[in-house]
Amino acid sequence: MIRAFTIEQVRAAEDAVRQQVEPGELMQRAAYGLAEVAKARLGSQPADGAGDEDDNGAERVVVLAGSGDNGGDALYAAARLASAGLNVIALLVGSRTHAGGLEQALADGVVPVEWRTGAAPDAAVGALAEASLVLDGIVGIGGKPGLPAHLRDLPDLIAPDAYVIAVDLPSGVDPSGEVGADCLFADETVTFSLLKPCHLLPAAEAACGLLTVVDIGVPEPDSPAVVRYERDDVAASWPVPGPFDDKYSRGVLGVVTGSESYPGAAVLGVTAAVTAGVGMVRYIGPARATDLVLQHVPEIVTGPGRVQAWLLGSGWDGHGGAPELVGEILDGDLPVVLDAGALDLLDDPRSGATLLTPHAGELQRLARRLELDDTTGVSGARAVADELNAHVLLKGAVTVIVPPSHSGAPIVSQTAGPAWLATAGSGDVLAGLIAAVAAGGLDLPIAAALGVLVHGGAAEAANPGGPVRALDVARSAGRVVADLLGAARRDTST
Ligand SMILES: NC(=O)C1=CN([C@@H]2O[C@H](COP(=O)(O)OP(=O)(O)OC[C@H]3O[C@@H](n4cnc5c(N)ncnc54)[C@H](OP(=O)(O)O)[C@@H]3O)[C@@H](O)[C@H]2O)[C@@H](O)CC1
Ligand SMILES: Nc1ncnc2c1ncn2[C@@H]1O[C@H](COP(=O)(O)OP(=O)(O)O)[C@@H](O)[C@H]1O
Repeated sequence: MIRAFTIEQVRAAEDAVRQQVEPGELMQRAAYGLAEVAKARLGSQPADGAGDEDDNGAERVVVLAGSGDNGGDALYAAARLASAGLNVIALLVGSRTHAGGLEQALADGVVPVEWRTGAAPDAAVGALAEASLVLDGIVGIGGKPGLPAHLRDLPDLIAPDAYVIAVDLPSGVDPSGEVGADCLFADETVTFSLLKPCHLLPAAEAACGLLTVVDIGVPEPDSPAVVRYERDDVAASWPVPGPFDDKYSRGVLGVVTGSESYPGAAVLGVTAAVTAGVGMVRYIGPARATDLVLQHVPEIVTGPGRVQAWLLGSGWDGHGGAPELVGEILDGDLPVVLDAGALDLLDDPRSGATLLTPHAGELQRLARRLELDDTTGVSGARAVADELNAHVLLKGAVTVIVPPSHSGAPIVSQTAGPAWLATAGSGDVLAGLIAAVAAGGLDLPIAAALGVLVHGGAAEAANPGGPVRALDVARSAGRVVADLLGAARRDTST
């Protein structure tokens, strides 16, 4: 599992270590790691001979140094790169400059150019246009979202083929990762020991590029703010039957999805649930949907009965066709996944565990219906989660699962899988996968995280590197689960 921590946690953890080491030691460790990564990337870039080397053949590095310690990291790294024979120019873009870093950089042959306000001086324009590598040390965790006014055009001045490395985080992103802002996109972000929320959350993750963690000796605090489950985490939690299990003990999922207009959504969710390995599915829906589901998935039983979890809403056209049953389900204590049409059902918290699975548009509609101020992104999902005391899974290229604040639980952030998943019906498949695992006894938020992981893996497995249809994603889920469980068995037997 990957963990990220709040800026307050990071500062406290770094302070604790700083008291035990020489002054400036942590910054030196950060700069050393940064310079090593930069050298490795320069070494792996093919020299195209087109103006990114100076007359002596040394590659050009441009370091952007802001006012704070982030600029200090970048300047000490610049000094190391200059000592290694590279041609390094430091653009001093903050109102102040880290004194020790600048002194070291100048001593080692870095060429400074001041650009503290206004338009870029010619020397800066020329250096950026000829750069092979740019180190972005404008601002780190001390930064406010957005680039300062004089640097708004900076991204356009950087040579298109230059490799941009962000120091700690891309300048301009919100360190908490919750709001999108004008920022400098990086090819790679080099961070130090601890990940910050912006490295994992959707408003900022795309700006980070490849994420590299340099260990500067700061241990992880106890309670992460954001976590990401990895493939290795699936086997530890996925419900696996044993010799004494039967279909009931494995978990029965009740499904109220589909409608006369949209029967296909029911087929997709139920197929995913059965393929992912539920003990049994009880399906309840209108005649057309029931017939279609039975044709595609003869394993199901129809009609109500005892279940361990419910899935409601995919493919509803305004109502579930079983209003009394739906009312009983919501009043009950069983875990419920509310997808698509069922997102409109709740005005108040229910007593059982609840997961809502909106995409961005549905979240906005839902939050407006609940008369919440915040209607988008992680903070919008959080507002709904707090209002309904539920978990909110916000779908996108990065999917987040946001708990209610009072739980103190971390936000889960998962990369959803290939962009080919943006196809009609793939959300229905995801809801089926999650509900199946919840029926198997897993806590809803963990079921949701593993469901997203398997969903993305199934899209990749269904047609590696190419387009997928939702039904094939559903049909691939079982194979992906087998692979993940098998990999874990192989790991423990070697
Ligand atoms: N802590 C540790 O032990 C270690 C920390 N390390 C490093 O320190 C970094 C944190 O350094 P930090 O605290 O000095 O903050 P930092 O991000 O450099 O910003 C400071 C100044 O920037 C300015 N500014 C604000 N917003 C801005 C914007 N949008 N755009 C432009 N400028 C903006 C504002 O100053 P102003 O210009 O307004 O006077 C503000 O005061 C951390 O990310 C890591 O790299 C490593 O060495 C490892 C050990
Ligand atoms: N660009 C993308 N990259 C990866 N996954 C995506 C992308 N866009 C959407 N998805 C995923 O595709 C699914 C779409 O769900 P949804 O919008 O509910 O579709 P539907 O309602 O048609 O089933 C979600 O799991 C979402 O995370």
